[in-house]
Amino acid sequence: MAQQASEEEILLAKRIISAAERHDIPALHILLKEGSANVQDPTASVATSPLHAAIAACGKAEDGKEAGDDAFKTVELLLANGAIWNDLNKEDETPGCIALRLGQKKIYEAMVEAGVRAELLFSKMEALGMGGVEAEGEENEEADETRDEQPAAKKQKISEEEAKPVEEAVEEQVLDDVSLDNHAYLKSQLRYKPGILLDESDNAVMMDWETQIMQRHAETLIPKAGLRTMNVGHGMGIVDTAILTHDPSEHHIIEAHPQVHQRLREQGWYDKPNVIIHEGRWQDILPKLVEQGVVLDAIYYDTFAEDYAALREFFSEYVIQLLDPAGKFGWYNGLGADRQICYDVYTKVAEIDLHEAGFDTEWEDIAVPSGLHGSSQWDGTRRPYWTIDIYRLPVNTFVK
Ligand SMILES: C[S@@+](CC[C@H](N)C(=O)[O-])C[C@H]1O[C@@H](n2cnc3c(N)ncnc32)[C@H](O)[C@@H]1O
Repeated sequence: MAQQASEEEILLAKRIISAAERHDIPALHILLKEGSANVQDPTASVATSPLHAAIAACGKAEDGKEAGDDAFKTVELLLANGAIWNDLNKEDETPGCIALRLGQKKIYEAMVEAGVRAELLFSKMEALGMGGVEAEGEENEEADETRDEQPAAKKQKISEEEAKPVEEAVEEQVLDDVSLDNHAYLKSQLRYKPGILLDESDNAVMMDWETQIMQRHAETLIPKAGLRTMNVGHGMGIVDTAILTHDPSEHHIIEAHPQVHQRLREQGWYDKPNVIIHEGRWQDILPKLVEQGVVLDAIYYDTFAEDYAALREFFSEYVIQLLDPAGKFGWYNGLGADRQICYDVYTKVAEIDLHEAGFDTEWEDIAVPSGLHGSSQWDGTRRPYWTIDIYRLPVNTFVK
C-alpha cells in the first residue's frame, strides 16, 4: 500500500481484514478482486495482515478440536491470492507462528506447504535470472515477497538479490554483520572462548552444546572403520574429533579461515595420521578434488555465513561427483532454527532439492539440551541461532 493511503484504501483494507477474520469466503472473493491479500490497516493499533487475522480468529484448539472448514478455506483463499507466508506482524509472528501457538495443526501444515511452494518457486526464478524482476501475477508476487522474513540462524539465508547491497557494503567496509557475506566473514577476526567460537560481529559460529549432535552425525555417516571421509568446516573441531574415533582410512578437512588454520596447527591436526587438510574455500578446493578423481564414503558439511543456495550447490554439484555410490552425506541442519515454521519449511525444501539431485533422505529427531533457549550460554552473542526443541538430523544416500 502507498505510504499515504487514501480513505478509500483504508476502508478496503479494513473490509478485507474483517472478512478474513470472520472467515467470510464469499465476501473475500469479491473484495480480493479490488484489493490485495496483503493489505495492512495503517490505523490499527496492531498491524496485522488478512492471513494473521484469519488465523488468530481461530482461537486456541481446545482438546485437539481445530478450527472448521471455513477457517481453512479462508487461509487457502488468501494464499492462492498471493498472501505472504512469512510476513511478520508487530509481535514478530508469521501467520504460521500464530497457527502453531494456537495448536491449529492443519492450518500450520498449510502454512508450511505454502512456504515450501514459495521458496521452491523463488529459487527457480533466481536460477532463471528472474529474481530481481518485478513479478507479475499472484504466484510471482508471493515468490517475490518470500524474502520478507529470513531465517536468522547460524547459517544466514540471503538471496542473490539481497546479497547485492551486502556486496556493496563489503566493498565499502561498512558491513555491520560479517555473517551476511562469506568473504567478509573469512576476513573477520574470530575469538575462540571456552565452549564457543565467535566471529567479529559476535555471532556464535559454533558452540559446544552441539557436541552430541556432531557425534551422532559422525556415527550415522561412518558405520565402520577404514572408510574415506571428508568434513567441510572445522570450527571447534568437534565433528572432526568424532569422525576420527571411527578410524577412517583417510579424513579430509576443508577449512577457509586463516585463524582456524592456525588453531588446527596449534592442536596438531596437520600431524595426525590419515588427516589431510585443505586450506581454502570448498568452492575452490572441491573442483580440484573432483579432477583428481577423489572418491569418499562419507561427506559432512557445516560451514558458516553461507546461505541455502550454497548448500544446494554443494550437494548437487560436488557430493554427487565425490561420493561413492554406497556412501553417505550429512549436513548441519540449522537453517531457520530460530523459528519453527522456517525450520520446517527449509527442512522440506532441502529434502525436495536433495531428491532432485538423486538422494534419499532419512531424518532422525534429536532433542536439543533442555534449558538452552534463554540460557546464559547466549550471553555476549549477537542473537541465539537456535530456539526450537528438536534438531532434525539428515542422512542422505543415493536413490536406489
Ligand atoms: C559452524 S563451524 C563448523 C563447526 C564444526 N562442525 C565443529 O564440529 O566444530 C563452520 C566452519 O566453516 C568454515 N567455513 C566457512 N565458510 C567456508 C567455506 N566457504 N569453505 C570452507 N570452510 C568454510 C568456518 O571458518 C568455520 O570454521
